[in-house]
Amino acid sequence: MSRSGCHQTERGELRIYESSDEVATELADYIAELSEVSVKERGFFAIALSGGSLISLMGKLCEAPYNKTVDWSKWYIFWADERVVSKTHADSNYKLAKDCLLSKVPLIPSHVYSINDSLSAEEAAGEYEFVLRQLVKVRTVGVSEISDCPKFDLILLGMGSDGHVASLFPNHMVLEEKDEWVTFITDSPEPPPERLTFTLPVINSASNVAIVVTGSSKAETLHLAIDDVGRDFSKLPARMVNPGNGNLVWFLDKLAASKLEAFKCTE
Ligand SMILES: O=C(O)[C@H](O)[C@@H](O)[C@H](O)[C@H](O)COP(=O)(O)O
Repeated sequence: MSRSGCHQTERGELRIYESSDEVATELADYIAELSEVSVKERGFFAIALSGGSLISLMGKLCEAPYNKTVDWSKWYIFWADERVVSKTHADSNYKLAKDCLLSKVPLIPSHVYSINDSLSAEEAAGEYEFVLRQLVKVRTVGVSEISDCPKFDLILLGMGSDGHVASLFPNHMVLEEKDEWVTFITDSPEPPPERLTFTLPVINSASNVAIVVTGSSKAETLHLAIDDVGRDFSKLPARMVNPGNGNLVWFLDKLAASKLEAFKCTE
C-alpha cells in the first residue's frame, strides 16, 4: 500500500493525497457524489460550510463537469460556524464562500441560509437555530434517529493548528453544550472574538462529516486528533468529532498526514 490512499481507522476514513491540489480534486468529487445520493434519497442536499482554507479547496466545484452536473437547485447551504461581523467584512465566512463559490454556481438564493449580521451574537445564534428548527420540521434538513438534532447530509470542517473545528476551541465551555444546536462565543482565541457555531451534538448527528486539513503546520495536532498517543486527548475538539450514525472522512495532504501512524507504517 502506498502512503497515500485510503485508510480505515477507528477515527474514520483517512484519505491521504500527494498534494493539496489533489485534495481539491477529490473533495469536489466526494461532495458531488454525496449531493447526488442525497437528492436521490431525500430530494434535497443540506450542506454546512466552515471558513478557512476549506473554501478555496472546494473551488473545483465551480468548474466542469460539476458546474453543469450537480443539481444546484436542490442545495440548501448553512454555516457550521460564522464570525459575528457584517456580511461584507473580510472576516465573514459567508463572504468568503460567496466570493469563491456560491456566486459562481446556479444556486437558488433563498436556499442560502447565512447568519443574520444585524443582530448580537446571542440573538443571531437563537435566530439561526429557530430557522433550522423550521427546516427540520419540514425535513428539508433531515432529523437524527437518536436525538432531535438536525441530520445534515454533509458538514464540512477545517481544523486549526490548536485542534479547533468550527468555532469549538480547546478548553472552551462550548464543548460541553448539549442542549443548543447553535451557540455563540465572545472570547475566541483567534480573531474575531465573537462567533456562532454548531454544537458538537449537531456535528455528530450528521450523515457525513468531512474534515479537510492540509499543510505541515497541522501535522502534530492531526496526530493527536487521530492516533492513540498514550496521553488523553479526548477533549481535543477535532477528536470529539464522532458522528455516531454517520461517516467521518478526513481529506489530508501528505504534509498534514506526515505524523500519522497510518502514513508512517505503510510504504
Ligand atoms: O471560521 C473559522 O475560523 C473556521 O470555520 C475554522 O474552524 C477553520 O476551519 C479552521 O480555523 C481551519 O482554518 P484553515 O484551514 O484556514 O487553517
